[in-house]
Amino acid sequence: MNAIPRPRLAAAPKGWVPAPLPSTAPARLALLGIGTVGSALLQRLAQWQGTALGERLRVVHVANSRQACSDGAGLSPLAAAQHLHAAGRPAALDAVAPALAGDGARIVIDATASDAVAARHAWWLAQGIHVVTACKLGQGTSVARWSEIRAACARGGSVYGDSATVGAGLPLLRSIRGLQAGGDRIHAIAGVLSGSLAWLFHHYDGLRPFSGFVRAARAAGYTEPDPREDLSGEDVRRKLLILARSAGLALEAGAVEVDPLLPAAFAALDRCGVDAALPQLDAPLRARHADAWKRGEKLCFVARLDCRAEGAPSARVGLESLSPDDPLRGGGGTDNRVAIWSDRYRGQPLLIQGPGAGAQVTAAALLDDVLAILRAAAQAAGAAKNASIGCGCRKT
Ligand SMILES: NC(=O)C1=CN([C@@H]2O[C@H](COP(=O)(O)OP(=O)(O)OC[C@H]3O[C@@H](n4cnc5c(N)ncnc54)[C@H](O)[C@@H]3O)[C@@H](O)[C@H]2O)C=CC1
Ligand SMILES: N[C@@H](CC=O)C(=O)O
Repeated sequence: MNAIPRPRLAAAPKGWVPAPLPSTAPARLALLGIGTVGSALLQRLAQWQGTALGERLRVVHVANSRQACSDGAGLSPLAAAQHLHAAGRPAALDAVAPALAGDGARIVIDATASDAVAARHAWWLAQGIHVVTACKLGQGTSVARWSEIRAACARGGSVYGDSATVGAGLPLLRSIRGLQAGGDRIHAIAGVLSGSLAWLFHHYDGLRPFSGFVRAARAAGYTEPDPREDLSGEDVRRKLLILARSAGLALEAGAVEVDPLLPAAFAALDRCGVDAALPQLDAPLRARHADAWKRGEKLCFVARLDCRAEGAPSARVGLESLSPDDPLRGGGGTDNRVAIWSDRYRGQPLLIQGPGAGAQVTAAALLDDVLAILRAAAQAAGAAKNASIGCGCRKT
């Protein structure tokens, strides 16, 4: 099967003017990870150069797993990767906070899949450094780490931007939080939460080998750096945990029942071994596809959280065969499709659908979170100024 070419970022339309932001000192950004998502983010930033948005954002540090480079005056987004390869020094997470020192909001953007980076989120937040992340290992692993992040935000007065962690920026977390802010309880959530698995099951025809589709999804940048994270259901487990926790449930990872697509033996393989072993998936998936097809059904990898019964909520993740009238079936490409039931959406759920993976949407979601932090900082500064003016009036 041919690999899908990675889409290039289209040029901004002629005459395009970004929405204005209130005036503050430029934010200082440290970008960790310049792979699929990080590179798209740098491209998007490069498009903004010379605009009001670009003026407000200064990339002062970039790093991959091996090298890092910093410049307090700002690195050119397009030249940053080249600069890293030519003049980078060994990457060290201890160097990130000092590199951000200066005026303006300090923001770490995590575009890695690194547990070591996720383990630092709380520390940065507690120092007043905002964290914007595409990586789910901060909020989607243990309850202890999730709680630590929340406590660190409160301690540091900082913001955790997590829009990119579920649905690659689709309005999922925002909708759940919005419903709760409006007094609703979340009753259940069900949906296709993996962009790569959605893409796989939208394209898999039961004729060509499933393993070839997995390689194509990896080449397109939809899978995790290690596609086992997707095929094992772990990535979807993390997303379901993030959704559940945003709905106020301190669900432990072990409370989610996961039915993986991968045999357990894959866990012991190295990256090359994984690729060679992928054809082991072909026969079982051909059989499951044929079985579903006979009944007019479609295979989808679904996550379900249900809080409606008495007692502990039930949470599970796995491959399901969906009938034609199932609300979770539908969409195309990398589409995620998620149904949310709450006090106001009891019978018919709120349905949210759209691309759930891909470099451009994920990078855009990260930068949306960055800009939201800037707007909040500017509003806070404005409110403080008004308060001091008001105070002065009372004194005179
Ligand atoms: N690819 C996608 O469609 C989406 C990805 N994400 C998340 O975005 C993150 C990045 O994904 P990709 O860009 O696809 O992965 P990638 O493998 O293309 O890039 C990862 C980058 O992180 C760097 N890295 C690893 N450890 C590091 C460390 N300690 N310090 C600095 N850099 C480090 C690597 O060198 C590489 O540059 C993952 O957490 C993924 O779950 C989220 C939504 C969608
Ligand atoms: N590998 C993930 C990427 C986005 O989170 C997925 O397939 O959804």
